[in-house]
Amino acid sequence: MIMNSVRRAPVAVLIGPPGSGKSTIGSLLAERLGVPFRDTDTDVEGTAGKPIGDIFVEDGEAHFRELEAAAVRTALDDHDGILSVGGGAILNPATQALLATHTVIYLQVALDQAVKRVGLASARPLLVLNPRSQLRKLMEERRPLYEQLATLTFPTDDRDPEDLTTEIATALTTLHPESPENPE
Ligand SMILES: Nc1ncnc2c1ncn2[C@@H]1O[C@H](COP(=O)(O)OP(=O)(O)OP(=O)(O)O)[C@@H](O)[C@H]1O
Ligand SMILES: O=C(O)C1=C[C@@H](O)[C@@H](O)[C@H](O)C1
Ligand SMILES: [Mg+2]
Repeated sequence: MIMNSVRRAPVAVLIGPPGSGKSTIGSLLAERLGVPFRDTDTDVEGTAGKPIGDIFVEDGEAHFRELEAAAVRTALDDHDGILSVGGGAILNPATQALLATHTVIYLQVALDQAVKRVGLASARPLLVLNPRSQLRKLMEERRPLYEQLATLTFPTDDRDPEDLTTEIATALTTLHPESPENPE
C-alpha cells in the first residue's frame, strides 16, 4: 500500500509586536478551537535550555535569531494547531517566505497599550532600557512586514481577550469552513 504523507500545518500563525497578545490570544484561540497551542519562544527556550533573556545576554541576539528561525521552520512543518511566533521572527527572509504559504493573523496594538502590557508581563531583553522608545522603533520598523505577511488583521486595543478570541475564531471558520476543527 502506498500512503501519501498528509501535510501538517498550523490552523493559523499569530504575528505582531511584543505585547500584542500572541501568547495570550493564541492560547485562548487554541482552546476555543480544540486544537493544540505552540509558541516558538517556548520552543527556543526548550532547545537552549534557558530563558530568552539569558540567550540574549550569554549568546547574543544573532544566535537567538538562528534558534528562532529553526524553531519556526520546525513548527510550521510539525504543528497542526495555533502557532504564535516571537515578535521579531518575521525579520528573517526565510521565515517570511515560509509564512507566505500559511494563514497568518496579525495582532495590531497601539504603542501606548503595548507599553502598558509589556510592563505587566515577564522580562523582554529588547525592552529592558527605555521600553517605550525601543517599542516605538521596532513597531515602526516591523509594521510593513507584519502588514505584508498578514492574511487577517485584528486591532487588539481596548479589546477583551475572550471577545477578541471569539471574533478571530469566527473569522477563521469563515475562511476555512471545511477544516476538521470546524465541524458542521
Ligand atoms: N487584548 C488584550 N487586552 C489587555 N491585555 C492584554 C491583551 N492581550 C494581551 N494582554 C496582556 O498583555 C501582556 C502581554 O501579552 P502577551 O505575552 O500575550 O504578548 P505577546 O504578543 O506574546 O508578547 P511577546 O512578543 O513579548 O511574546 C500580558 O500581560 C497579557 O495578559
Ligand atoms: O520582538 C522581539 O524581537 C522579541 C519578542 C519576543 O517574543 C521574543 O522572541 C524576544 O524577546 C524578542
Ligand atoms: Mg509571547
